[in-house]
Amino acid sequence: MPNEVIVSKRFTFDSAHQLVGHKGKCANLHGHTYILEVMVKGETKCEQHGSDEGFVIDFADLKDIVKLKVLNSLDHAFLAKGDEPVIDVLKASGSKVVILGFRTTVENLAIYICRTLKNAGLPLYAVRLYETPTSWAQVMADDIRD
Ligand SMILES: Nc1nc2c(c(=O)[nH]1)N=C([C@H](O)[C@H](O)COP(=O)(O)OP(=O)(O)OP(=O)(O)O)CN2
Ligand SMILES: [Zn+2]
Repeated sequence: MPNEVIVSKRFTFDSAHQLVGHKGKCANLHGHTYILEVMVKGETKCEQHGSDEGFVIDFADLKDIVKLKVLNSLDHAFLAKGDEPVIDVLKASGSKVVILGFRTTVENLAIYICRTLKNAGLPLYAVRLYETPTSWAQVMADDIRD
C-alpha cells in the first residue's frame, strides 16, 4: 500500500566565498566543505517487480539530478555575489567563478539550491545546507516563492 515518505541523500561540495562587509573573519576570502541534504517526499511506487518498486525515488536518479543541477556548478568554485574585488584576479588566473547575484550566506545558498531543484521538477520536500559542522540553513520547498 503506498504511503508518503521523506527520503534524503547527503552530498558534499567544496567552495570558496567572501562576505564583503562582514564584521568578523568571514570578510576574508575563505572556503567551506558544504554538506547538502536533499529531502524528497512522495508515495512509494507500487509497480510490482519494477526497478523503482518501494522507492520514492531511486537514490541514483536523485544523485544524477543534484549533480547536474547544483554540484557541477558550485563545486570547487568561488561563489560570488558579483561585487567581490577579487573576482577579476580569479578569472584572469583561470579559476572557476560563479556569479550568483546574492550575498553567499548559507541561508541564501540554501534558498538558491532549493529553488533550482524544485524548478528541475524534483518532488522536493526540503534542503538543508551545512556551511560548517555546526551551522546550517534549511529551506522547505513549499516556502520557495517564484
Ligand atoms: N547567519 C549566518 N551567519 C554567518 C554566516 C552565514 O552564512 N549565515 N556565515 C559566516 C561565515 O561565512 C562562516 O561560515 C563562519 O561561520 P562560523 O559558524 O562562525 O564558523 P566557525 O568555523 O567559526 O564556527 P564554529 O563555531 O567553530 O563551528 C559567518 N556567519
Ligand atoms: Zn564562510
